[in-house]
Amino acid sequence: MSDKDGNKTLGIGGRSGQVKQSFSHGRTKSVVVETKRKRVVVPKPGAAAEKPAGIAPTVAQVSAAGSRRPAGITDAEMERRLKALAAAKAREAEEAATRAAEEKAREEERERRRAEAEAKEREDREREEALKAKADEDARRAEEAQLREQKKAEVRKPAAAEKPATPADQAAVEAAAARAEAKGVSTTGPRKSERDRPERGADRGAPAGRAGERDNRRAGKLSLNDALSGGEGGRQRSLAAMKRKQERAKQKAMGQSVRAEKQVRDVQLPETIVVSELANRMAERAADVVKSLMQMGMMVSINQPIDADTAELVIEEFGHRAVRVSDSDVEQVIDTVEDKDEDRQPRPPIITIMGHVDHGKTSLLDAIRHANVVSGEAGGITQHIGAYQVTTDGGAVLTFLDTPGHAAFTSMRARGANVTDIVVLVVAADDAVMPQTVEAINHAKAAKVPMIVAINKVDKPAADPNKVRTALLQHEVVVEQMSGDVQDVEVSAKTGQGLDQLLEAIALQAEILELRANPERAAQGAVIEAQLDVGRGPVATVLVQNGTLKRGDIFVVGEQWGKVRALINDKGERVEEAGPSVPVEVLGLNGTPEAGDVLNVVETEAQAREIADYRIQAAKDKRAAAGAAVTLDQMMAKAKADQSVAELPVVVKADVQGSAEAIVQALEKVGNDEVRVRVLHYGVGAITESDVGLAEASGAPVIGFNVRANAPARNAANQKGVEIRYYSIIYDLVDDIKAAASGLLSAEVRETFIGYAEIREVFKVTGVGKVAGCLVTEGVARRSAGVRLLRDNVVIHEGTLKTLKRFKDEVKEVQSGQECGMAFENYDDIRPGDVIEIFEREEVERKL
Ligand SMILES: Nc1nc2c(ncn2[C@@H]2O[C@H](COP(=O)(O)OP(=O)(O)OP(=O)(O)O)[C@@H](O)[C@H]2O)c(=O)[nH]1
Repeated sequence: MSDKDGNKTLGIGGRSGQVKQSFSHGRTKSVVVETKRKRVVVPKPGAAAEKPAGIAPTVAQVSAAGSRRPAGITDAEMERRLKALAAAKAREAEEAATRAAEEKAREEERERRRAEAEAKEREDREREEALKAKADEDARRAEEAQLREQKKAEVRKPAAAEKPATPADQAAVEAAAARAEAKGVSTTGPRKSERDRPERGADRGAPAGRAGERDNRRAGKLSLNDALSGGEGGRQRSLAAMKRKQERAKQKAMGQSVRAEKQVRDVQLPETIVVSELANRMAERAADVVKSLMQMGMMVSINQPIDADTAELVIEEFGHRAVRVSDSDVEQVIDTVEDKDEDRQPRPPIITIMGHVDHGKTSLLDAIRHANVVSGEAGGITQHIGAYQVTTDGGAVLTFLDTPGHAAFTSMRARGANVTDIVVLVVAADDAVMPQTVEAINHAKAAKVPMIVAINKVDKPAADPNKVRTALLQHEVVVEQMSGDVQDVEVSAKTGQGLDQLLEAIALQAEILELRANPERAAQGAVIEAQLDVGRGPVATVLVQNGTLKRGDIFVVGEQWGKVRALINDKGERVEEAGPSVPVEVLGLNGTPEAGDVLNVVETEAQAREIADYRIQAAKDKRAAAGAAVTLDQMMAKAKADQSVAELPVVVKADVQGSAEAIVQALEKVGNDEVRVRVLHYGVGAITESDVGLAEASGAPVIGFNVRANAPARNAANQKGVEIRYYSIIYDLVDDIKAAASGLLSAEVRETFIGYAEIREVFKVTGVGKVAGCLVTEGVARRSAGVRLLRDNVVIHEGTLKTLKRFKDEVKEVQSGQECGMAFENYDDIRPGDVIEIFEREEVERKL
């Protein structure tokens, strides 16, 4: 075969001709038409579709070809062939149109179903939203009922799922058609899990055999997924997805209602709370809370505070639990998070030395720290609580609290015991177990603090340590020497004997206790002493219990707050920070706190101020509540008590809080049922004009303990005649106040019986009234004495005599056995046979 002339296409060897074709713009083209001789051309119905359109012969071409028909074919035969060809073409076109129409119908059906599905989904979503929006209980119940309905519907799946079955079936049919058309297109494994499929079959509840249907569905789905890329397959998937979505929505709706029950929150409720904060704590929407309040008839905005009672109703309505907080919420900013075990590091033990007065506490501590404190104390009694750190020869750091020995410091000591890890009980070997020794034992036991007994003054000839050990047994303190578990050490503060053993015993005890604290957190400490220092302002001695207190820290301590201006350690040195178990003087307070107050570092000044303000208010409320007579009964009882008890009011000012408290406690003990000392006010610092003013208003003296009045106060006191007394020893102060209070005691009236007289006759005397003619039967009748008139041994009158006459003379007294005339002052109901009791009264001074 050749291609020499270029104009002719390749021939097949049969007859061929050329047809000239005309196109627009004058273009022409010659087409070679071939006819095959021996082949009957009966085009197959799909042939046209398989051939490119440009190559398919047109009718004209075919006609043209007919004019040069192959030899041996008649016209009729040719026409028949052409007709058959045309018919085949027409049939083909018709089929194509039918297919297109079917396809269109299917597309519409798909559209319709998609719209239906979307509508249903939307409906579900709206229903879900509607359910969510219902906040009240009834609505929730309705929602639950609906959910129950839905659940039931689930159970009755066949009926409920008829609708979704139709599209699925249709999908299968379409899938089959598509497979027929697009045969050979790959199929992949099932996309749905095996678990899902039976469910879907069940859903449809189709009457046909399930297995066959499943196959259909799988086949349809698979081919659709791959061949039509998101057509039928997309729908199929979206149906499943929709189902899952519905399922999720149902679960969500159920979950929501269940959550309301499950996630019941404990809502911390202070006295007042802002609506938005309340919503926060309940984890509810603020708008819902406002709505709920509106339903209660309260028009509030989210920024308004509501009282605790209302808030509690709201909390209950939302199904949560209200937890009323006794302390104000503001306190919650204080970091109370438990430390992790790995953060906690060993800390020195805090040791309190306790014992009876003069058993040698200060001397012992002094011996330990090689300093001399005893000689500097007023009256030889430890007046202030001090805290010191010592390092033993072995390198162990120990923190000692020195508690005062005076009985008046009992409460302080109790507080001391609370911060204490170990108590060293000092008992003088030459003395016995004394009341304060017992007290110390009880405090230590109550605080569950281990004790070490230091038997002191063993250098003294009269020392008998075993006596002490035996005496301690009575108080359930069994020392090691008596086969107990309480360590005991014989020491002498004077000679230093046994001190090392004592320190060893303390270190051992500390080791057993495994004391640890986290130095990395915000500091927390206890005030062991506070005072108003001239020049430095309020100063608090704080024992850091946890964390590290640093310069610049903002803190709140009791009712006071401040920012650490300076930290001074027990050696008087300025330090930058103080870690756990370190006692340190803190400067920078805005007022003097009280011993025992807890110091907490907070983040901001505002927080500190807020907490302090709250505490001041709370304390005021407490005082007011305590002072207020609530019921009439209480009021009457109070009035009665006020009438019957004489009060000695005093104003106390002291140099340190501990002393002030001690004095107040001591003074409160002075008095009895009839008289008592009333401390109008006590405080720390110099006596000021306002103290004098207060004292004047109540007629009270001002007592200064180790403090003096400033000049204006002195002037004011002089002008107003207010007495100011200064003391430096508590004993003296208490004794003086006792004496003064004794002066208030009403003198005791003692009654002495002196005689009896019997009325024999009653006369009427002009100008005098009724006069009784009597016989003194016992003792003596005295004019000045008191008399009682007894009728049948019942007192019917008590008074004095107007006249006592013997014969006609007025006499001072009449002896027993003699007759006399008596007339009562302002009383004349006297009869013969009445008895007159004669008595004298004597007033006796009393003492407290
Ligand atoms: N001989 C002897 N005397 C001692 C010893 N320890 C203390 N004293 C004396 O006992 C007296 C009281 O000692 P303090 O240390 O003041 O006793 P305290 O228990 O601290 O007393 P208060 O501070 O009042 O509670 C002082 O005169 C000491 O010299 C000791 O071991 N031996």
